[in-house]
Amino acid sequence: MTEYTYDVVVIGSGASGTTVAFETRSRGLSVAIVEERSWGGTCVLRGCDPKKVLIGAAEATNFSKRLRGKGIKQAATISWTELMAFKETFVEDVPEQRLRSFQDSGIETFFGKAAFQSNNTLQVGEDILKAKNIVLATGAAPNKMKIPGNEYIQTSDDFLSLQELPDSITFIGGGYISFEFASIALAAGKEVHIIHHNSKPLKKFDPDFVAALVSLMKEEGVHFHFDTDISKVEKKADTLEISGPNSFSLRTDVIIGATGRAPNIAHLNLENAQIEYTRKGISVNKNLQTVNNPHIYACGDVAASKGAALTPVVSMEAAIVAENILGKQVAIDYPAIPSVVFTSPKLSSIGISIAEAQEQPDKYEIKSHDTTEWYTYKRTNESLALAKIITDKNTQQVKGAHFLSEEADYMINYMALLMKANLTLTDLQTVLFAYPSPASDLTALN
Ligand SMILES: Cc1cc2nc3c(=O)[nH]c(=O)nc-3n(C[C@H](O)[C@H](O)[C@H](O)COP(=O)(O)OP(=O)(O)OC[C@H]3O[C@@H](n4cnc5c(N)ncnc54)[C@H](O)[C@@H]3O)c2cc1C
Ligand SMILES: NC(=O)c1ccc[n+]([C@@H]2O[C@H](COP(=O)([O-])OP(=O)(O)OC[C@H]3O[C@@H](n4cnc5c(N)ncnc54)[C@H](O)[C@@H]3O)[C@@H](O)[C@H]2O)c1
Repeated sequence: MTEYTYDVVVIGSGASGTTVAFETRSRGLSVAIVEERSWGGTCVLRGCDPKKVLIGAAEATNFSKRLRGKGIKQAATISWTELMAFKETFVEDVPEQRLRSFQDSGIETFFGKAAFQSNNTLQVGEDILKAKNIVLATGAAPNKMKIPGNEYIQTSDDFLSLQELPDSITFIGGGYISFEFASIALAAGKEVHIIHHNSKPLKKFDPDFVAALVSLMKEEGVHFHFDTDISKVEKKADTLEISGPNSFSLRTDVIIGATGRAPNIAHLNLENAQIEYTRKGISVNKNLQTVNNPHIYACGDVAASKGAALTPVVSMEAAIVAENILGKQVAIDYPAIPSVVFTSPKLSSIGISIAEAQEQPDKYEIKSHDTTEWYTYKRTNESLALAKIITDKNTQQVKGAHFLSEEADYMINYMALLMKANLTLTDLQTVLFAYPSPASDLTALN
């Protein structure tokens, strides 16, 4: 066994761990990072980035379909093999590049599973790492359903590596992953099912917009099975049979489970460092320190913090952890968090919900706009383009916004800027936006 000593040891090389490691190293501390899978973590290897490449092809296909007979003769079709090869160009070099950039910055790297021996000592294989500060940035992994036949249920990691897209694919869970991946498979012309255990999918988004999205996806061919539990999966010849109560039965080629993700805390031997946790993750205070050990921090998907499991949020948490390790006492203060479901059309939200605004009619005004007939959306022949903006009745400042359209990702980011700067939609009257563009519609949302 070899023993090493550092100012900081980070466990996990995803968006959060990488941020802490680079930030503390660039300010002069001795830093080591430990990773048990490929260097780079979820977002760049198994999440946002590869997914968005597939979404790009779905967008191109859908746009050409919408313009069929309007100047486009034939809609584009997806070649899954070519698309996966293109996606791979974004992923294949990441681990090597990330490892090299750690080493070039003087961050020492350990490959293996880290586990606590005591509150300042970790074991990684044959190595013992002692540290003044330890950062848990171990992320989360897909929940596994506890039903017979769960070995036939694959994960989002598997979907993003499918060498062939089967004719029929079923997603379990009505969250981000099922909706986004269903959109991709639908654009590729496949039979798509989403099974959800209640009648409220995408529950963090505006229910009216979710209902509108579901209707549209249904019209386009997605089979939704709401209020449907499943009790087993069986292999029948070359298909899989999913069954559940009330004679529910469905035959499909591939099943992807997307029923949420659980923090990666097993095998860390947290009890050896008296680190408290719940099923939501490592318990942390506002400075992202663990409860019994101020020098042990947790950030990102593994932390039971108030921040959503989204890349910009985990990176912000990591920056706070780095500042605190460097001697500041910074509490995390989350701004309004924009979020997008990359379906077609996209669904986005920021700030307070419509329900919250409706509970305080004296304080908030809700402006609902059906923008489908606006030039921006007629030109792209979108059948659905909706917006709801919540403003403070006193200040006119934007406090929440919700969009459903192909431009919903851009619109929500404009709202994030407005909200950060405490601007009103009227303030924008004096800004010149290039025309015609979605941004030049902003003032009309007033
Ligand atoms: C399919 C998918 C799509 C997504 N799309 C988006 C999106 O569009 N936009 C968005 O904002 N967010 C998206 N997310 C969420 C986003 O990817 C995560 O919130 C973010 O990547 C979490 O980063 P992290 O650093 O906390 O954890 P991770 O990136 O998961 O990194 C944790 C690392 O720790 C390692 N590890 C775990 N345990 C140990 C151990 N004991 N020893 C050593 N190493 C260990 C793991 O191998 C892993 O590499 C998506 C997620 C998924 C799954
Ligand atoms: N665009 C994005 O930003 C993006 C995309 C993908 C993932 N993510 C992140 O990754 C996380 C994980 O994504 P996800 O889609 O797995 O989780 P999710 O939390 O978005 O959705 C999981 C859904 O599965 C349902 N569910 C739970 N148990 C079930 C069961 N037994 N049967 C049927 N349905 C069940 C839940 O009610 C929930 O609606 C997200 O919460 C998000 O933080 C973000």
